[in-house]
Amino acid sequence: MNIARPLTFYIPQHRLAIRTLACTETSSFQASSAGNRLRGLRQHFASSCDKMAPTTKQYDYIVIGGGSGGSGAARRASGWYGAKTCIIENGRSGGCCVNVGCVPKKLTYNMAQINRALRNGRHYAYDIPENTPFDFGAFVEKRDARIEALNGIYETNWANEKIELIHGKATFLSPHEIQVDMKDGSGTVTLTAPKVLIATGGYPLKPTDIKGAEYGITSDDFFSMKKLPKKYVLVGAGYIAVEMAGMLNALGVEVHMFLRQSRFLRKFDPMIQDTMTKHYEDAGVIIHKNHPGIKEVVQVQAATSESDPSSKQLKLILTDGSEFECNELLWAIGRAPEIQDLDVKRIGMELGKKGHIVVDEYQNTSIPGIYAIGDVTGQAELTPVAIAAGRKLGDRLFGPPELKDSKLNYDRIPSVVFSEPNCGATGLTEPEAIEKYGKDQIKIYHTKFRAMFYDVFSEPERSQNPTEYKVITVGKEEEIVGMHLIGDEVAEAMQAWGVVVKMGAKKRDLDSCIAIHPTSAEELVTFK
Ligand SMILES: Cc1cc2nc3c(=O)[nH]c(=O)nc-3n(C[C@H](O)[C@H](O)[C@H](O)COP(=O)(O)OP(=O)(O)OC[C@H]3O[C@@H](n4cnc5c(N)ncnc54)[C@H](O)[C@@H]3O)c2cc1C
Ligand SMILES: NC(=O)C1=CN([C@@H]2O[C@H](COP(=O)(O)OP(=O)(O)OC[C@H]3O[C@@H](n4cnc5c(N)ncnc54)[C@H](OP(=O)(O)O)[C@@H]3O)[C@@H](O)[C@H]2O)C=CC1
Ligand SMILES: N[C@@H](CCC(=O)N[C@@H](CSSC[C@H](NC(=O)CC[C@H](N)C(=O)O)C(=O)NCC(=O)O)C(=O)NCC(=O)O)C(=O)O
Repeated sequence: MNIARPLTFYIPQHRLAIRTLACTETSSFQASSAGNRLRGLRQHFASSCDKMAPTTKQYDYIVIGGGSGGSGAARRASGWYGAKTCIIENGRSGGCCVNVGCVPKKLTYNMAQINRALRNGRHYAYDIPENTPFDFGAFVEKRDARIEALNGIYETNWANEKIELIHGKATFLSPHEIQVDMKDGSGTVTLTAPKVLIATGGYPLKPTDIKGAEYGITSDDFFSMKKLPKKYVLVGAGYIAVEMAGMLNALGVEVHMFLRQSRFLRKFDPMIQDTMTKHYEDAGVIIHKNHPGIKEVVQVQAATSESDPSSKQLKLILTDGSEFECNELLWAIGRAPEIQDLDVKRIGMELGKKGHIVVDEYQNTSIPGIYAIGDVTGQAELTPVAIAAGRKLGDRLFGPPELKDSKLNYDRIPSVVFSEPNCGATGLTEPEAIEKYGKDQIKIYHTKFRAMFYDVFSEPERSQNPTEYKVITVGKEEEIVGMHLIGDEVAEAMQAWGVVVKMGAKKRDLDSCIAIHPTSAEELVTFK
């Protein structure tokens, strides 16, 4: 007979209630008389101690967080070097990028682009109805199915590379002892390893000083929307606000951006700030510049369901006393490091002023044997950065001797904004270059033109879709220290330009390459 139910033993001296797993051996229970029964019970208890979920498991490498960084790091350590590795993941495998970041964003961007192309078709004499109908809810279902598949792909990848996935919430008991509160409610397990990596990412901020701020949403909630609302307010001025505003606008939503200043993307070059803000206004996004701010958010009517904000009614009381009504309010005001559950204070870990985990150039934290990568360090909050940092760390910790000094070089990291149109950058902005080298040492190459695609457009769209490039060079050799691009398909082109700038190309290298005509990118090798 199998004892199918779990048995619980209480061991006073350990103050532990240890759940034993279902045991299959029953002989130690049945065969003995009373005296033997006790022996049998002791034997059974001893043997079941071996079989119960071990309260402490040991690894070479514990990775906290199964997002881009944690996955990249664990796969390098285990898949390449055979380190006994586990990933502790409290949410869905793949982390922010797969579940509420890059993947759902890019798929939604692609859908919005199709709608934009349909609208543009009439300039190329397509007889396409003004508002071609689409089923946003059906699209969301397809998108969510892909994400679910990705969750599985990640877990399959990890299993194939002998990485143990432990679903639960990790907390430090001591520098190399992690307690996991198991997601299946089966209690806790304790893991130990000489090397522990923190890759717990970040979370989107909501204001704490605005009454009713909780009635607004963040990018994490954005993707649960299955029905487009009529009127959408976005507060914030970075990547997320600009990407989401562009997508919603392309999908026919009335979009309002509340900016604290007069431009968005203010961490980018002034050219991108100026041209993109103007382009968004020309494309119909209503930008409230130097906005007085929101004093209170009143929920006039709750949404009938989380996925349908079209029924939601919010009234925004602004600091100047005026009021503004909308269906949805998205806070896109930045992200903070996800360290709450880790209890890193218990182990005395050094944190930056915004709570990011402080690391050196080798991703070492202030505690020996504990490392951190990705958004939780705030170094450069991008998926490929998290992955690359994790891979380099794996090379250094578990790779061959020649890789013992591996570390990620954070200079000249390219990135793009999936805006309308795209914009992308690598290296220094013009103000940064002037600050670093002095105005007299730098040379700016700039061009702004209408891409041929728009030549057959009628006004005003014909002149509203700028393509604009800026290349910043320094010194006599004219090394390229910054490249800033605006235009359709810049997101795809930027990878190659990122390599060009990363390898230290000079202006003469651009001039030496024959142009590809007719393309927009040819303007980068034919600067006057
Ligand atoms: C809307 C949006 C769009 C984006 N678009 C892009 C883009 O186009 N390109 C790009 O490069 N980047 C993009 N990013 C940024 C990118 O998603 C992040 O830089 C990247 O996911 C960071 O990876 P990470 O491994 O540091 O953290 P994450 O991917 O966030 O992974 C951290 C994981 O740790 C888990 N975790 C946290 N605490 C614990 C704990 N105590 N115990 C167990 N598990 C825990 C979390 O559940 C999570 O799964 C976007 C971000 C957002 C929000
Ligand atoms: N395509 C990509 O690669 C993407 C990357 N990401 C990553 O995720 C990170 C987070 O993105 P995001 O959330 O947009 O954050 P960002 O930090 O990029 O931008 C947030 C902006 O909102 C404004 N802001 C800050 N606080 C407030 C406030 N209280 N009220 C109003 N506005 C405020 C600030 O601009 P200002 O000072 O001008 O007001 C700030 O720059 C990005 O930095 C990027 O690394 C995210 C999406 C896409
Ligand atoms: N990058 C191409 C392919 C798309 C792609 O890379 N999709 C990923 C999800 S993107 S979001 C997930 C993200 N993947 C990547 O960023 C892959 C980038 C490049 N292939 C690399 O290996 O570095 C990540 O977190 N990686 C951590 C890890 O792989 O351990 C995927 O399908 N992955 C399934 C698989 O890899 O089999 C594109 O954008 O079209």
